[in-house]
Amino acid sequence: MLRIENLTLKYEEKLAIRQLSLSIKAGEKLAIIGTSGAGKSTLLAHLYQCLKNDAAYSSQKQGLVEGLSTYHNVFMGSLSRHHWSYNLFNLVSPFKLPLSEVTLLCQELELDFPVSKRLSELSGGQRQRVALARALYQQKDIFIGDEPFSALDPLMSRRLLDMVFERHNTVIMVLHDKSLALEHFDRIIGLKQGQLHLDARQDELNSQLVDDFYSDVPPPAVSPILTGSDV
Ligand SMILES: Nc1ncnc2c1ncn2[C@@H]1O[C@H](COP(=O)(O)OP(=O)(O)OP(=O)(O)O)[C@@H](O)[C@H]1O
Repeated sequence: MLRIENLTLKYEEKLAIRQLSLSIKAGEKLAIIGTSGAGKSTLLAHLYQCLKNDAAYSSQKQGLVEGLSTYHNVFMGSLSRHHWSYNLFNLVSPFKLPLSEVTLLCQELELDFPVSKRLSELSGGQRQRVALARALYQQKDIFIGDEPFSALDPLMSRRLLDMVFERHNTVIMVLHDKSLALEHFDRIIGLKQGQLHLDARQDELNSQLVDDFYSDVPPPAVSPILTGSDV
C-alpha cells in the first residue's frame, strides 16, 4: 500500500525524522510508539499526506470549530462526499438523514447530549470523541489516528478502538498505552529520535520487547528489532 525510503523530515534546522524506511501493507493494524518528541506525530502527518485520498485523520490538534455545534463538527467529516450546495443548506438547517446518522454515531461514542450542543461547552474527553466521530464519518478505508483516546478511560478506549477496527481496513495509530498496542495491533513500530528502533509483528510481539524498547536495552543479536539503517 505504501513504501517510504530514507525519509528525512525537518522543521527548519530541527531534524524530526532521520532516514526512515517503512512499508505498510493494506489491512495492517499498525501502532506507533515512542517517547515524547521521538517524531511520531511528524511521521503520522507525513503518512496522511501520502494516503489522504483514502484516509481519515484524527490528529492531536483535532481542528474542531468552537462556535459550531457537535452535529456540524461531525458532519464536516463528510464534506467531500457532497456537493457544496448540499453542504451549505445543511449547515443552515440540517437534513434528516445526516442528522440521524450523526446522532446515532454520537450515541455509539457515548456522547449522551443533544448534537446541537456547541463544541465550546464540551469537556476534553467529549471533544476527543467528537473529533473521532468526525473521522469515522469520513467513511474511509484507512484510519490514521494520533493518540485518539488519550483523554479517555481504558474501557472506553478499547470499545472505541473496536469501532475503528470494524469500520476501517487499515489502521495506523500513535499510542501511549502499551497494553492497547500489544493486545489489539498486529504490528508495532517504535521511534527514537526520529529513527526506527523497533518493528515487530504480532507473532514476535511481547511485553518485554516493548519494555526493552522504552528502557534502551540494546536488541539481541537475532531479533525482530531493526535499526533505521537495517531497513
Ligand atoms: N512545528 C514545529 N516546529 C519545530 N519543531 C517541531 C515542530 N513540531 C515538532 N517539532 C519537533 O520535532 C520533533 C518531533 O516532534 P513530534 O511532535 O513529531 O514528536 P512526537 O513523538 O509526536 O511527540 P509527542 O509524543 O510529545 O506528541 C520534536 O523534537 C519536536 O520538538
